[in-house]
Amino acid sequence: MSDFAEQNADLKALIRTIPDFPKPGIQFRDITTLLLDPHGWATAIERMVAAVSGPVDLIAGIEARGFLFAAALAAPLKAGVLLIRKDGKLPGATIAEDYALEYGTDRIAIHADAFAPGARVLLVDDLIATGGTARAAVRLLHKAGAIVTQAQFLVDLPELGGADALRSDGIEASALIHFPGH
Ligand SMILES: O=P(O)(O)OC[C@H]1O[C@H](OP(=O)(O)OP(=O)(O)O)[C@H](O)[C@@H]1O
Ligand SMILES: Nc1ncnc2[nH]cnc12
Repeated sequence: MSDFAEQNADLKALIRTIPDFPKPGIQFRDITTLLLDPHGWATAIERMVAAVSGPVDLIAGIEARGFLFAAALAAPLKAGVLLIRKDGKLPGATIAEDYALEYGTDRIAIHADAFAPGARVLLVDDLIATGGTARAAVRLLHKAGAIVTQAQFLVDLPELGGADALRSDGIEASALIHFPGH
């Protein structure tokens, strides 16, 4: 475990693990217990804000839990909130991106007119596992002309390789908390 991760042992202790959800063999890292803790939630957001490098115009959060982080980070960073939604939810014209799930595929979308090319976008989500969702979000943001240099997560499951894959895509990926195994 890195020194950085050890610094966040207080937050890690607020995350509950539910075995065999949503299917046998998955250790579900449940952040709802951290969200319920006023000091823990405020501390998590403060530490994520402190880890942001450089100015950003928009914080992009991935539906659904990522929305909480995008909204909370945007206010202190004086940035806007960009909702990356599951396909079919946005009312205006959209740009979409497909990505692979364990079984089948899914699609995420943003409004085509959400930002002008060259906008500096920070990607956030509650958790990165395989990285399939976050990498698709980066592809989508790039397709729309965004500059994406950094992605932040509360939780990383490092053995699933998602954060390393994002780094290989040229994104500076970081998380406050690491859970070995998955
Ligand atoms: O790195 P990956 O393997 O792609 O997995 C990570 C994604 O999985 C979870 O979302 P989920 O799809 O469960 O949606 P939810 O937030 O709506 O529950 C999590 O919030 C990430 O978005
Ligand atoms: N193990 C896990 N716990 C919580 N959310 C997840 N999303 C993907 N894998 C997860």
